[in-house]
Amino acid sequence: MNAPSSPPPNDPAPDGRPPDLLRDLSGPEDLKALADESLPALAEQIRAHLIDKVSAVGGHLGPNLGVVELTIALHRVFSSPRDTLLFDTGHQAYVHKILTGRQHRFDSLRQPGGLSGYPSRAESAHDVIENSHASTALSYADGVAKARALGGAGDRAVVAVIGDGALTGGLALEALNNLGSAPHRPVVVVLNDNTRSYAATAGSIPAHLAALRDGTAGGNLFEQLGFAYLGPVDGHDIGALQSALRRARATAGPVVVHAVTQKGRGYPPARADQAERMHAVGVLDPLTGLARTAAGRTWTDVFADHVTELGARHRDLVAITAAMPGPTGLSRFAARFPDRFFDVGIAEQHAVASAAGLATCGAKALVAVYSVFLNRAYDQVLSDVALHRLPVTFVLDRAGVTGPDGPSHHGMWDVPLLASVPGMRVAVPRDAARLEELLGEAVDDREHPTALRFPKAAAGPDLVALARTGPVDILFRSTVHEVLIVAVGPLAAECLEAGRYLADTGIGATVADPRWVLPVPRELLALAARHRLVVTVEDGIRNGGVGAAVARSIADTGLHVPVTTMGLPTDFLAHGARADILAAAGLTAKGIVHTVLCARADRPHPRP
Ligand SMILES: Cc1ncc(C[n+]2csc(CCOP(=O)(O)OP(=O)(O)O)c2C)c(N)n1
Ligand SMILES: CC(=O)[C@@H](O)[C@H](O)COP(=O)(O)O
Ligand SMILES: [Mg+2]
Repeated sequence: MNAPSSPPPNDPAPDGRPPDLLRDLSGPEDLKALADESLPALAEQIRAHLIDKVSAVGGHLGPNLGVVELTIALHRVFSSPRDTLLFDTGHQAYVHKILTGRQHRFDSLRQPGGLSGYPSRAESAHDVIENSHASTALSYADGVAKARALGGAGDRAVVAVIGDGALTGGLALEALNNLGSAPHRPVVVVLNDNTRSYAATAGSIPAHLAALRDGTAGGNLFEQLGFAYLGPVDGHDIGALQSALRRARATAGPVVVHAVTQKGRGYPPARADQAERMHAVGVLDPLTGLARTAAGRTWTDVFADHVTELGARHRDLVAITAAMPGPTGLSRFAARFPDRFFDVGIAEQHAVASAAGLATCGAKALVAVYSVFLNRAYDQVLSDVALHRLPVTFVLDRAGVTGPDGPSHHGMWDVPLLASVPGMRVAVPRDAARLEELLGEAVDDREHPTALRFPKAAAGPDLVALARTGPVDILFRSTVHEVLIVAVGPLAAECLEAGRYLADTGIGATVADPRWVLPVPRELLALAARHRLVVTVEDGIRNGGVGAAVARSIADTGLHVPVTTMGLPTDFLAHGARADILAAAGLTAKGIVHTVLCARADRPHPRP
């Protein structure tokens, strides 16, 4: 018999080096074939792989370093995909991907056409939840368990991994309420308790978890809700984890396994990162953990500086975050005004309703949240803030195309949602100077709910206006009024380049930035009336966006000026580089010129 091409899984290589346990690991069955004694070496190799690959392309390093042993144990005790493994938020599923045969694809992580940073059904039958929004996994588990029971497949396990942060989201508590009410329906909830979201997880739930960890809890929330409780378990002890998970698998009804882990485990630079334990990183030097490229002054930086200044000027300004003080730029405000800062946990609905409560008492409440996460709190914006005409300000970071985080992270739905809210005023700054100006105007507005949006990008150079009419800035104009280009926010730079090009070719162009895009300023309509064609350009979906509002307002005023709207398709856009995705949607100077020329010639222009 020929010598095996590589040593059996558990034997050292001929030269005595530990075997490369990752190379040939094609899926959970190979993992189950490994001897327990090999598992620490496997964990070490997975950590090295994570550090090597994620430092090269960026991604969620800290969360995944914290779930290496947990994910190994999960795939050894349960049999995915026959058993269903659900990951809440999904940013901590890299180890799951490594153990399900995708370890060789990590060079393409979050790259165009490459491995998604979240579970992906197109990638693997082992993946279920693609949505990167927190606190949904327990609800999926509830649904899957019900379907299993109805379909007679009750013997297949349903396992949901949820972080301590995601557990502070209302949806998770709604699911616990349902799961715990079905003593006959087995669901395994694996609580990955690393005590952190980005920063330390806020609220009373983490305090209860701490009491459960140190044995000082007077009662057990999970048991009170109808769950068996197994824990606390050392989330880095594979043997203890396997034993607890086997007990959970054998439990007839709902059960919580409370695993205690460390975010950033095994990588000193991540452990030293006191702020966020390298929750989400860019390209790093793997040895030092230092960023390889300087990000430049981002929109978030501009907001962070100015909101802190406004906090000093307005003693009634209160800032609220949903577990993201750092990423939304509120850390400085929090440090300077701790009494006027609130981290509510991953609870956007509560953040907005609480802001409404603050505003009813005269506070100027400001909610800073990623654009796409405001989707979750739409009803609170509509029925708690706007219905009562409360002057809450929403600052929407990561608005428009974000890029590497993929379809459930692009902040492309905020304008249509906010356009449907009576009394809501929406501003889209084109540069840092306008962000400061508009943020000041929003904080000064005590009559209306207001919102500002800006992208995940470096804030470009200030674009000085030639003139201002009402809220509308004229950035460029030819002597002839033919085409009005309505520039929304940071795309003003592309619009300016397009306007100048058109003028150079003899087509009279005006480039205007409304600054306050909703309601549509009447000064913009007056400007439109003096042109023969209006083209609107925005980093958001066209359906219901700024362009749609401009077109409707023009029609409502009886003007007969054709409007062409440019923006994003109503679609889920795959992950990639922000610039590439915008270009694919035609949102470049070249794309704008092309659209104008086609519209002038009344030629259909292919839309993305
Ligand atoms: C609804 C929603 N709000 C905010 C976020 C941003 N976010 C991503 S991960 C994270 C923290 C998650 O903490 P936890 O659930 O404890 O997972 P860990 O990273 O600690 O493993 C947050 C707030 C999100 N994904 N979804
Ligand atoms: C998983 C999640 O929602 C966040 O961690 C998000 O990925 C961070 O996005 P930024 O990197 O744009 O801050
Ligand atoms: Mg956590």
